[in-house]
Amino acid sequence: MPNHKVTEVVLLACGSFNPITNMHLRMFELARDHLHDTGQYNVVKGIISPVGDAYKKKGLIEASHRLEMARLATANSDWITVDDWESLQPEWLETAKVVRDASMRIILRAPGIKREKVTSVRVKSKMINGPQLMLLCGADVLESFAVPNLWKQEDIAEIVGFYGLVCITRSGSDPYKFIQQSDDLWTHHKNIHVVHEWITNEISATHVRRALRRGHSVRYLVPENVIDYIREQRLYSAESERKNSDIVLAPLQRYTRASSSS
Ligand SMILES: Nc1ncnc2c1ncn2[C@@H]1O[C@H](COP(=O)(O)OP(=O)(O)OP(=O)(O)O)[C@@H](O)[C@H]1O
Ligand SMILES: O=C(O)c1ccc[n+]([C@@H]2O[C@H](COP(=O)([O-])O)[C@@H](O)[C@H]2O)c1
Repeated sequence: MPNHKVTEVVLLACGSFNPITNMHLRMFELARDHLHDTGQYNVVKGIISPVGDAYKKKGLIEASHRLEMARLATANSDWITVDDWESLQPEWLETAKVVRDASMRIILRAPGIKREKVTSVRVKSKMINGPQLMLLCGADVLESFAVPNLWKQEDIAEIVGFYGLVCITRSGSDPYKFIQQSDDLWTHHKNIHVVHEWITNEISATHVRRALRRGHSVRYLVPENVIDYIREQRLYSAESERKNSDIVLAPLQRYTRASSSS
C-alpha cells in the first residue's frame, strides 16, 4: 500500500486559442497522464482560459468566438472546461493574476471555506486541503520567460515557486536545458514538470489560420464542430489576420497598450 499523499491538481492553460486546435486538447491529456504516472498527483480538472480582446496579438479574433470554439471543443470532455473570466476583462491581465484568481475561486469552492476568512490564496491554501492549481503551457511559453521586459520576475517566481508549471515539449525547444541554464527556474525546478511529447505534433493556431485563409482543409487538426462553427461564422479571413498587425511595439507594451494609450 502506498503511504504517500496524493495531491489533487487543477491544470490551467492560458493562451490565445485562435482557434483552439486538437493539440491544445492533447496538452491536457499528456499532462494528466504524466502527473498520474508520478503517483503523486490526481488531476481532477482542466481549465482553458482564452485571453481577452485587449491582448494585441496579430490576427486575434473576438474573444466571444474563441470562447465559443473552446466550449464546442470541450463539449465531450468530462474534465476539461472553459473559463471566461480572463476574456471578459477590459484590460489584458498578466498570467500570474489569472492564476491567482482561478486558484482563489477553486479555494472558495472547497468544502467548509468561509469567504470572509479568505484574504490571500497563499494564506488560505495552507489552511485547506483543496486541489493545487498548476499552469499548463507549451515550451514556447516557458522560453518566453527569458524575453527581456516581457514577464515580471516576481510573477515567474510566483507561478513556478508557489503554484507549479507543467510544460509540454515542442519541436525546436529544449525546456530541460532552458531550466538548467536559468538560476531562477532552477531554484524551483522541482515544481516544473516537463512532459516529453514523443509523437511530435506541430499543429499551431497560426498554421490553422493560414490553411483556412487559403481555403485548405483543417480536418483532423481542429475538432469537427469547431470547423462547422468557423464555416458558419465565416471566421479567419485575410482581413481578420490583419487585425493588430499595425502594432509594432516592444513585447510588454503590446499587452499594456490598450490601457495606457488612447
Ligand atoms: N503543438 C503544440 N505543442 C505544445 N504546446 C502547444 C502546441 N500548440 C500550442 N501549444 C501551447 O498551447 C498554449 C496556448 O497557445 P496559443 O493559443 O498561443 O497556441 P499556438 O498554437 O501556439 O498559437 P499561435 O500559432 O497563434 O501563436 C500555449 O501554452 C502553447 O505553448
Ligand atoms: O504574464 C505575463 O507577463 C505574460 C507575458 C506574455 C504572455 N503571457 C500570456 O501567455 C499566453 C500565450 O501568449 P501567446 O502570445 O503565445 O499567445 C497568453 O495567455 C498571454 O496572456 C503572459
